[in-house]
Amino acid sequence: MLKKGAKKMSYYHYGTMVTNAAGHLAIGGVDTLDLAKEYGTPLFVYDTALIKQRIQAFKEVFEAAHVAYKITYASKAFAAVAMYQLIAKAGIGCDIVSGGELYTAQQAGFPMAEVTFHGNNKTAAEIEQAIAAGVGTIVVDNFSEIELLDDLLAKANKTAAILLRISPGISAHTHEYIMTGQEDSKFGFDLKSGQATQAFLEVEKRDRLHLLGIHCHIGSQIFETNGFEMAAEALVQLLAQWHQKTGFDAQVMNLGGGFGVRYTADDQPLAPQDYVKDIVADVQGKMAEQGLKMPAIWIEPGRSMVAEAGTTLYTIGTRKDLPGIRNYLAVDGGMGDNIRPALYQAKYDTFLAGQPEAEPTQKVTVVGKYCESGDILAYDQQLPATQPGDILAMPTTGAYGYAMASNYNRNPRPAVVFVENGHAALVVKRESYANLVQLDQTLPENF
Ligand SMILES: Cc1ncc(COP(=O)(O)O)c(C=O)c1O
Ligand SMILES: N[C@@H](CCCC[NH3+])C(=O)O
Repeated sequence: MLKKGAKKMSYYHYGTMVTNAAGHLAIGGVDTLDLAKEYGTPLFVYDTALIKQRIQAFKEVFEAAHVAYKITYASKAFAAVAMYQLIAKAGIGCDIVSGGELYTAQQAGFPMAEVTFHGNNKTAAEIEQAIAAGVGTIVVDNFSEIELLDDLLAKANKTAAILLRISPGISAHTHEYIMTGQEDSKFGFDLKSGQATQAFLEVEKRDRLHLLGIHCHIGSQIFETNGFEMAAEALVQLLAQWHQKTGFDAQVMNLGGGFGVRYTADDQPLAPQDYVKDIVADVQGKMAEQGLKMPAIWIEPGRSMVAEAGTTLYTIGTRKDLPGIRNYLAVDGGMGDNIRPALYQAKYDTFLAGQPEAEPTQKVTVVGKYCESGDILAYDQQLPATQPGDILAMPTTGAYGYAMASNYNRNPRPAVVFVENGHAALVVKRESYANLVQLDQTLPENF
């Protein structure tokens, strides 16, 4: 049954999404039905104009506040050679969390000085790779890493600019799997127990570690600014203590990412730059109160940079109607290209790319093709009548979609296209069956 007053899909006005003259969803001036035909489905479509607009909006906030800053894209949200190149062209940095992300950024020709390296268990090989590449900043996460990094720097006869990741003991309002700032967390030096200050004193003793300042990331998909403000308060207090102890002035305060985005009509986040505006004003006030020098503010948005820019196109296949229970509508992708509903109970909306403005006439649950009952992409979708072969659009899939994709059931991972100004560019090819077996070895005879 259709909910009374159910919304037509025309409320989606992310970036350049429009209903074109043919009555189809177009993104970046390109008809999405043409994209589906040319590149196949499932297909990730990125509106690069929206990504550039987000970057510009973040920059303008800092410029208006007259604060030194650095924007680093958290590339775990979506990492690919073309993405690193787009980010480099926009003149901002990126953060990486693995040797694989670092390697991809290197392949993209990303300026290494603008890279920040995160992670709670960077391996010696990854740290050596980062030192050799000339990665700009390393965010040190724990005591073992202080030792390891110092040793590896001595071996390479180099120094490194570092930040200390602080776990401020703030529980942000978000899914517990994507909370990171609470006391009971695997990330960072705990503030409350004094580990953060202990780490500071440890680092200050070591000549090869050049401490720029502190980092904190309280979690992801956060809608309220008060969590960020509580974290800022904790960090400023900590810097005040360090200043008192040794006269240390931080050059950098990195406040992480986490700015929430709209997945469904029920989500009402602030514009991403408005979170930053509030946080910057708050830090300025608090630093002044303490009589401390204002550090540069760094942010690391991932989701807010790319989530709303990404839309997945699927082809509708089979259906199973259970009167009075549920109507299942299956598409040609699922948990292999979007694990978020299964992992975080994340909600999404869908609409027909061929008729985004059509009145809904049915309620269906959109499921994938994977061999799991939990492979449900979106519950209770209000859609017009559908036929096998219709293209279903699922917006806001640009962050942690392709990035978390898998080959489960030996389904190849989708292709990714960038669209802008009427042009489409294939930036990640669809995986082939041959790709799926390229690392496999035949069984030796003695087995
Ligand atoms: C250290 C760090 N910085 C930045 C981010 C990006 O977060 P988001 O994608 O929510 O902006 C994350 C992911 O949560 C993170 O762990
Ligand atoms: N992958 C998560 C966010 C975790 C971010 C990494 N710390 C998501 O899809 O929401």
